[in-house]
Amino acid sequence: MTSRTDQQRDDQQRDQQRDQQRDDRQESALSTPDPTGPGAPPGPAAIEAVGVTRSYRFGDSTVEALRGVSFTVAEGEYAAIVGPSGSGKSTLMHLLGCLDRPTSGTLRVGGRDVAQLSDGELADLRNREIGFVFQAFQLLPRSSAVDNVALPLLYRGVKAPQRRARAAAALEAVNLGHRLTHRPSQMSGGEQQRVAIARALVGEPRILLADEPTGNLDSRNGAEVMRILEELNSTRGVAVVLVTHDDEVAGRARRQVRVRDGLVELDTGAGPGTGPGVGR
Ligand SMILES: Nc1ncnc2c1ncn2[C@@H]1O[C@H](COP(=O)(O)OP(=O)(O)OP(=O)(O)O)[C@@H](O)[C@H]1O
Repeated sequence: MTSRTDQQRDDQQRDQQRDQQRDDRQESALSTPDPTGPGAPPGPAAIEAVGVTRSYRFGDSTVEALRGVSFTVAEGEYAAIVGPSGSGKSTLMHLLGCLDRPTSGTLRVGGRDVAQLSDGELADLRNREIGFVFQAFQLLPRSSAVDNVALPLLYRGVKAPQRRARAAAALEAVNLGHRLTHRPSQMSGGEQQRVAIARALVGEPRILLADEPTGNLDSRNGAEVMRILEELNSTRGVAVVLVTHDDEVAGRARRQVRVRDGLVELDTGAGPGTGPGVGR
């Protein structure tokens, strides 16, 4: 028979265990999520950064833009990266997008360790897996919308008629089917950003990285761009990671990652399910 003291001791132990589990859950929500624990990402890792650093030589000194960041982008998730100016957000995005390589640490994209790849292989991997949207659109000014969007397919060796057809379909998907032959200067900022999104999507990447996608847009155009990114995530399962200074844009994302002084200061984790989660 269990004595009253034994019972009290067991109860106390259970309470301590529960407290510990709750603390562990809170800690994991504030750091890189444990892929096997609560708050696990919705799918396998599309990008995995482990202890990544990036330093820049600047004259005689070295700037440590990232000082050991571990961060996983899961298939189909929707995350916002926030943080003060100069904290390392763009540097992180450029690494995640294979536009740059880490100084140290491990970065895997689609399961491949980027350190093992030649520049050409890295470019191929980027072209296949990742679409990138920049704040300043970065379209070719003399080319039409459809030619801008078709460009990534040229690098993949897709034949001209198919390039055009797929580019036109991508422009339709961002509601620009009526602007195929317009050049960037003949379009609004919001339309140009939608062309840039179509260009990022035409190769059907698994991940879309967007660095301040609404930064150059007024609120109406910014809202339209956000609606399109959210729809691409929820209907096509494209993982979206964006950098933003806009609290409203960040607040719509299910996962928030705050960067400060080259470190991830807070990561709410991907959580179950996909897509933008709050504020809808
Ligand atoms: N090419 C470079 N050469 C030297 N230093 C750089 C270079 N690029 C970035 N840095 C430095 O690295 C740090 C992080 O820069 P980064 O552009 O990643 O910040 P950020 O958070 O994106 O800033 P912002 O919100 O202003 O765009 C800053 O101190 C910046 O000055």
